[in-house]
Amino acid sequence: MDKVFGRTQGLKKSELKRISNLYRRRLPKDRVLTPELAHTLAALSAEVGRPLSLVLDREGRVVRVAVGDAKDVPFPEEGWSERRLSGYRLLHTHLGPGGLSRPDLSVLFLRRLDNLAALEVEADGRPGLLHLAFLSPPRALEEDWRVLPPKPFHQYLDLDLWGEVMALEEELSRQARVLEVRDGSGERALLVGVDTGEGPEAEAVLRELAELTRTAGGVPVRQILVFRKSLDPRYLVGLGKLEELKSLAYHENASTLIFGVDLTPAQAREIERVTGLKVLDRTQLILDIFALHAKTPEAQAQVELAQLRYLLPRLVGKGKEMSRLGGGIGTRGPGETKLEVDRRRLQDRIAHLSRKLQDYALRRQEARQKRKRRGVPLVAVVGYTNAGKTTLLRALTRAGEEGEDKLFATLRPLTRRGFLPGVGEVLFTDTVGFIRHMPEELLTAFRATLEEVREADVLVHVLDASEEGALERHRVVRDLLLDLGVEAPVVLALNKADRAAPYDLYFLGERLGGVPVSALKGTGLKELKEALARALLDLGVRPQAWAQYT
Ligand SMILES: Nc1nc2c(ncn2[C@@H]2O[C@H](COP(=O)(O)OP(=O)(O)OP(=O)(O)O)[C@@H](O)[C@H]2O)c(=O)[nH]1
Ligand SMILES: [Mg+2]
Repeated sequence: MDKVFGRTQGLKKSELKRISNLYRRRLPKDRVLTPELAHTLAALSAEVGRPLSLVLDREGRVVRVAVGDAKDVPFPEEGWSERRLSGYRLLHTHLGPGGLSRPDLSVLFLRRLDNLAALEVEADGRPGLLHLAFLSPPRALEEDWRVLPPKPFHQYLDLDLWGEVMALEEELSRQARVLEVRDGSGERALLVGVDTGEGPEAEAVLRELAELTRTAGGVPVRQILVFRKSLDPRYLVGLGKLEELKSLAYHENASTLIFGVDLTPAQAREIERVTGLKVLDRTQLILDIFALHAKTPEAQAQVELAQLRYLLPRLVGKGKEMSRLGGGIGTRGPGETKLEVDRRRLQDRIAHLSRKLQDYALRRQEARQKRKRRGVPLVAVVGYTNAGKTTLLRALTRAGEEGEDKLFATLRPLTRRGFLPGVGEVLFTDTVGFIRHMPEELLTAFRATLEEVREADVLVHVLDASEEGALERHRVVRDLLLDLGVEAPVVLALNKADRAAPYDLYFLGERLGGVPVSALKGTGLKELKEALARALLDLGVRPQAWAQYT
């Protein structure tokens, strides 16, 4: 006997058997209903005194039978897919008079059903009115669904279901093509921030999320801030909100939801299941960006390690399928890349990468020793991502790579020779950008890179003084440096002075001290060098003999 789902408790064995026999029914693929099925369904429903639900596929085969309403049906789990409609339709009974309810219609919408049908069962167990609904195309002004006028079921017997569904599919993909052409076909994403009382801070996180999304090559089509006193352990923002988000995604033709807070593995899975959208959180997004930008073998190994460590707990219950691997922007979504890698191989890979990174760390250490013996002071350039570190390093040493207006442009720290007045030769080293709520996985994996910061004699902290939130970014960097156990003196550079409002520069100078500079225009560099030289001399660095004359 095939399994009957839903509220089957208390039913007699013979009743269950007859309900289960519904699996043997088959409808013509272009018809909503046949008279025989209408009568059978109505009579059975009346007899057991409960509604019955059937899920049918495009071929008209019954794939699920359940006792209960639309919401009681467990739909076949499909991976995330490119298809616009799910290819399933739902046919169910309503005991007594009554049209499609709001919960019925949200099942139609959330499951992207081809069609939803409700057959009224009259008091004598005969089939009565038939209620039908289809999804409406996203750009339509009406609701998300189109409800047809209820009619006695036999009047709908020759409705061309197949034709309706194909026309809808066609319209859906046409609209999608139009949107793709219009914005250059980056992956369209809805960004979701959560405000549990943080206020402006939550807005800042959302703005930054948009920046990160663009850096990763996505198109942030909407930013939504959700206000909630407390977060839902299962759905984070609650089931109702997810329904809204799914509706919005549908209208905006977005395929991805990106959350500004980290999701637990279970939340990510649930949200993905309920919305059918690809789900990413902030950490994954940052990891994606790091993966895109990592150019050296060492940086690549570090990023891969971080990604694997983040993924591992998220694979629980996924069996051998690592469908979330490569679930990032621009790559394919879960359900499509079913890499058959088992956890054991994953563990091996992690061990291999860790060993490799240890080798790199060793080599770095040797290089540092060599430098120490020569006694050349090291100045590390640190700061929030996109603050202008690389540009400043370049200005201070007049060589090297161009700065890039993308977050995390630098993943490989560069070290370059430069000169400071009264000190002589020094080495400047560039570093990876900092960011608030730095993902733990990255902090660990990038330890090797940041070790150079710990070894530095002096730090230049580059702060973008031209953007809002400078104080906050300053604090984030300072706290992270404390976390890393960095003790070296810090010279603050208030960068992008050419663009900053004079009052902001003045205000930041008063609050934090620091030297206004423009790495781009080359102003303030002399003063910055003097401040660095002073800090080094205060530390007891011996000036090189000839340097006293520079
Ligand atoms: N107006 C202005 N723009 C600047 C200045 N310094 C840097 N920029 C711009 O800011 C952007 C980021 O510069 P980068 O030097 O790449 O910043 P970064 O801190 O190295 O960034 P990551 O390595 O990505 O963390 C680039 O578009 C630069 O041209 C400045 O003094 N004034
Ligand atoms: Mg850089």
